[in-house]
Amino acid sequence: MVALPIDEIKRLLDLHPKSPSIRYQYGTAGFRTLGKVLDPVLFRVGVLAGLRSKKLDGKVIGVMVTASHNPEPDNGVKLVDPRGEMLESAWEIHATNLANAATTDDFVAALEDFVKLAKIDLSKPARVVFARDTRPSGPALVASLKDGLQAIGAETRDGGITTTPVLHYLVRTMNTKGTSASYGDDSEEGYITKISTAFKNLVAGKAALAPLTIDCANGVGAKTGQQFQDALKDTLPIVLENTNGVLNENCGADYVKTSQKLPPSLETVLQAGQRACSLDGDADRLIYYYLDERRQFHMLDGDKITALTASFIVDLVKASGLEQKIKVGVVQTAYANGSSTKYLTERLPVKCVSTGVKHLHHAAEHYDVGVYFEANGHGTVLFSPQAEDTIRNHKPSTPAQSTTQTHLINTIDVINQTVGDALSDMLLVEIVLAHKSYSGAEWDSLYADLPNRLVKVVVGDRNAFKTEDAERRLVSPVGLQAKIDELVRKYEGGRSFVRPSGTEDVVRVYAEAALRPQADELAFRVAGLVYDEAGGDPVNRPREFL
Ligand SMILES: CC(=O)N[C@H]1[C@@H](OP(=O)(O)O)O[C@H](CO)[C@@H](O)[C@@H]1O
Ligand SMILES: [Mg+2]
Repeated sequence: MVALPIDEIKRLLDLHPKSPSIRYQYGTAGFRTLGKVLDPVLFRVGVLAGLRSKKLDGKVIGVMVTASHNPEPDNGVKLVDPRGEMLESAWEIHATNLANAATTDDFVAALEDFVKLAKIDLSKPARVVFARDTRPSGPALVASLKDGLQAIGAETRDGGITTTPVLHYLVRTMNTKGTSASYGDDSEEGYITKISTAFKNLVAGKAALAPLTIDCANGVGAKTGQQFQDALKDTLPIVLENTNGVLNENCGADYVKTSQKLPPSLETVLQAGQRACSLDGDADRLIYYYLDERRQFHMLDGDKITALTASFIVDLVKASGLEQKIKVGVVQTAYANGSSTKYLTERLPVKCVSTGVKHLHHAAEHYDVGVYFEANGHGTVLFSPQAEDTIRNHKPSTPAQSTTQTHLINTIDVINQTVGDALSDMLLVEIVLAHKSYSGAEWDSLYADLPNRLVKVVVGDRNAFKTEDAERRLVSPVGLQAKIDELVRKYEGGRSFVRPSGTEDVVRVYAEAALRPQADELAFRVAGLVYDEAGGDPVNRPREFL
């Protein structure tokens, strides 16, 4: 029996003491808080990543150090499982427990208990690949992570500064290297080459694409964006903006989606009629937009990306003669615009699941081809292994079928199936626009978004809010849902729901209605209800709440 290297763990752990007053939680997006308080967490995550790898027979586990769209002083860390998917949820609680062990002795005791409970064979190897985004707190946090990995004796690979989706790609390719399931070459260059080659194949012979402006949120997407720019050259002229200012400040996908505005820095850059897109801080979210002739801003969010890309894939499947064998389906959350749900439901199977990528990803795995995007622009397309085989081994009956079959195969390669990937998704969008000869306005006209508003309500205890029906209805506080229903009935095209956030200490209120003032009014009335119901102090009641 191999035992834990307790002395080495203790020696290194003592370099990363935990303050007794801070409680950490492994939530929807891993651990996420101010970068300056995360040092002890990174060490412990390093140990846990090593154990996760040992548990899975030495398969490579990923660790990404990022806080995505959060402000620059924040940071975070999340684990990536061997196929490039999020950490199995059953381990989240263990991550939380280890992160909160107060003293060195507590940590060692918690670790020993956990190794027993999870039946981890310590004689197995541990292999971990890690990467970070561009945050200033990143290097020190990675140093702490490395101490944790050293303590548990893991073999490591430093993926450097790169996007979250590249790290997920590295995990998957390292684990499938040399097998029939190989996902590509296990390097950043391999990632760029695989995706850009498929892109070039798909737009070959199409009219030249107009230049595309990318708002990089002053994040790591600027680096990977530059690599695509170099690889794609004239096939897609890319203009990179917001490449080295303050991370996520007045720019990026979250800014655009939340404020429903153009980043101010693009006001002088973007021409009327031109399309552009924004990435978030770690380049796993994508929001498109364009300015019309009157320089009015129009947003093309995750729902519009679903509508565009799902119908493209359906068309290719049909044109290849695979309609009977491959069913395409869509996964959304309650935040999907009601118009998008209507548009998609008329055409495809659509499932609604709880917020959070892992729910969407798992539901999408149930389709032959599952398309999922959160309204905020995080998403991808999954092809089941059987669907991929069917597509690759299909014997086309006509030259036209053969062409579309090749398009489908290239489409599989352009997509990063491990996780939502802003740059890969962006190239998929560009392919569809090229194939359909769509401008931003034509894409936008697939359906008209219902005006909507998202409001945060600060409450004493957000855990008092419990939901059902994929978070579309409240079961607690008792009676509140009935009051919301009564309000919603007064608004044409009205819909509203309330749920506790999984990443912030707030309750979120979403509302939509046929007209803008009504959507706003409904949102602020429901927010007022929630605030009062949760015992909010009348003195501090936000003035916009009705
Ligand atoms: C309304 C909204 O955009 N919610 C986001 C946000 O979750 P909340 O649980 O709503 O805080 O962060 C999640 C992680 O990034 C993302 O998956 C989700 O879509
Ligand atoms: Mg992100």
